[in-house]
Amino acid sequence: MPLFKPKELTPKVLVPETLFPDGLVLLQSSLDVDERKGLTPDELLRIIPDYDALLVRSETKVTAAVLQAARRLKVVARAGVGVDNVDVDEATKLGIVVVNSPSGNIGAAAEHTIALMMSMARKIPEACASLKDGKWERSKFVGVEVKGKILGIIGLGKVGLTVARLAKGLGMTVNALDPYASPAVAALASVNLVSSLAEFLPSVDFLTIHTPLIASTRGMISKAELAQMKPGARILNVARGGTVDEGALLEALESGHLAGAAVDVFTSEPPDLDSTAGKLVAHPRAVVTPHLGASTVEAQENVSVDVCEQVLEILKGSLPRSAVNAPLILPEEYQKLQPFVRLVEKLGSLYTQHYAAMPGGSMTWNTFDLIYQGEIASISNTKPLFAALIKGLLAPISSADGININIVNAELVARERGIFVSERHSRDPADQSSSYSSLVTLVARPPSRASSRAPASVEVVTGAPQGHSQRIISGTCSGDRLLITRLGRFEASFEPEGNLIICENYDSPGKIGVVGSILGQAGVNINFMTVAPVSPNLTFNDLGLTPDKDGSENTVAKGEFSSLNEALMILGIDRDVPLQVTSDLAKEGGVLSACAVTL
Ligand SMILES: NC(=O)c1ccc[n+]([C@@H]2O[C@H](COP(=O)([O-])OP(=O)(O)OC[C@H]3O[C@@H](n4cnc5c(N)ncnc54)[C@H](O)[C@@H]3O)[C@@H](O)[C@H]2O)c1
Ligand SMILES: O=C(O)[C@H](O)COP(=O)(O)O
Repeated sequence: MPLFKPKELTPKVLVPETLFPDGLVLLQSSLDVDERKGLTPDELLRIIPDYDALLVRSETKVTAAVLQAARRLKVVARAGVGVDNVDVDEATKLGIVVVNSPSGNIGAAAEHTIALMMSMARKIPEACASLKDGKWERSKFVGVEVKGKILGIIGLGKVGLTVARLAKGLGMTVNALDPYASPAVAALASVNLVSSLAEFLPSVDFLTIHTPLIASTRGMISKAELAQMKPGARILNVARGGTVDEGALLEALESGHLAGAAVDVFTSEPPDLDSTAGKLVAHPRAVVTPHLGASTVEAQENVSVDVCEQVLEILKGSLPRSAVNAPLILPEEYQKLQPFVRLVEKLGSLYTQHYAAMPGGSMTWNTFDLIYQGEIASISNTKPLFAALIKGLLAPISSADGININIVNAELVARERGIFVSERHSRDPADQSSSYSSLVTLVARPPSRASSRAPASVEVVTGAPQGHSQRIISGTCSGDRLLITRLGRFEASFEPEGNLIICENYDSPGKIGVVGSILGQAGVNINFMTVAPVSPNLTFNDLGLTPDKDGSENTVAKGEFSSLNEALMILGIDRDVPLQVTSDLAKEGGVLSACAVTL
């Protein structure tokens, strides 16, 4: 193994915003980290194809166009909570993982909310500016106390709940609206949950928003809602611009209906000074900050380290802890699954290459059973295996720069391609006649049955056409070593690695010599050769499935070929061979079929 990776092979990370160095140093030892602040959207589009990871905060707009322009991007990491600046749906389609730091800046955002509330209540920004202006205007800046007042919180999530606890400490009564919040958690924090805006808007002295910006929260506080608030109430937004209608808020301040507003976030950042948001910023009773909720040393250290660790995990092929668009899986489970992920991808790839190359083969058998037997069957979260199967099935027929299939987009891709997979678990020993502790079997069902959604276990067996069309591949892992143990009707034993030629032939003397000479003429060296005999009948029990009620159809091969002296010859070769070579092999007497696969 080379000591140094050539520069061009080192994964590249683009950081177009200010991220604390604590996280970046974690990346710098193994990755090429490019800090490029102040990129225009066009510049970002132009350079993104070169990068494997993109690290952003809230300023960079990671649009569908940016994601589509990316050629090798594996991860978009958001050093913070809100991912509304990332087109997560597009990333999912493209198989790009989006991660965030869901808890690194909660305390900072909650403290900033309280700081703004106190500043607004005591008119601190105006008093400060007046004093700096050389004035001494004590009677002009008489404030209100928060103790004994009612705080209304919309969104009792991580930030909202922290704000609630801090406000309770200040002696406030806290009412909250969050249809998805746990009543038990709210009760524990002494927060009264309400069920509608109308129920609490007329009574709150301070209203604070802590929801994400999503369809149901966009414009949630508009003219009608502000009108329901009691005269002299105050409002805060440290969540996202767009949850509160800026025009309606400006009007409520100008009319004197609201006593004050504290705003950290805007629909467009920075706000245009001539826009409504700009006028809001300039209003004397608005306390405003330039999106500073997460801007503390502690929070920035947290989020930077959090997302950089996740980027490292993803680039080395593991799963991150806070993926926004990938299923959650425990690291120890993922670790255990790793060899099987490789195995299942090989099963899928072998399936496509072997059966698509067989005479009469095609990709129309698009309904599969993936059967886990033995120890592997005890793992319930098999999403990485499902994803590996889809990747394996499609990679041999996708263009090199085609879709990057992974745990993020596998389900979507399978749906789009009309591939159905039913995963089955059997805790029975993997194979009674062998010592395998785990066995994974891939069974394809023929197209005539593919449209039917009847129980797969019966269909696989009784519906499979006879003879060459038994499409079954089994494999196992021993440590990191993978082994194919069954290929169609044959009991195999070969490692699914490198270039292989798979020949089905009558097991008669001289076959090896003939094959060797054809390959020799093509300048191909044979690294190893193994012969797989016809397997004894494969029963439902072998697959860990329930037999048919009458037991009459409970074998796959039914021994129909046991009278023929057939075998499978697997040759490990040193290069990919042209189609001509396998066609020449298949023309030889006694060779029934030959195909080349690369695994
Ligand atoms: N200003 C900043 O710098 C800053 C810093 C951190 C977080 N934030 C923002 O604060 C927001 C909240 O962050 P969080 O970490 O608490 O998120 P969270 O996911 O933990 O909480 C959001 C809560 O909103 C609730 N919610 C969703 N839709 C709702 C609706 N229609 N009505 C009422 N409640 C609804 C959810 O049930 C959830 O409890 C996010 O938008 C985040 O981006 C801003
Ligand atoms: O959603 C968040 O985490 C905050 O809005 C912080 O945004 P920032 O990283 O741009 O400060």
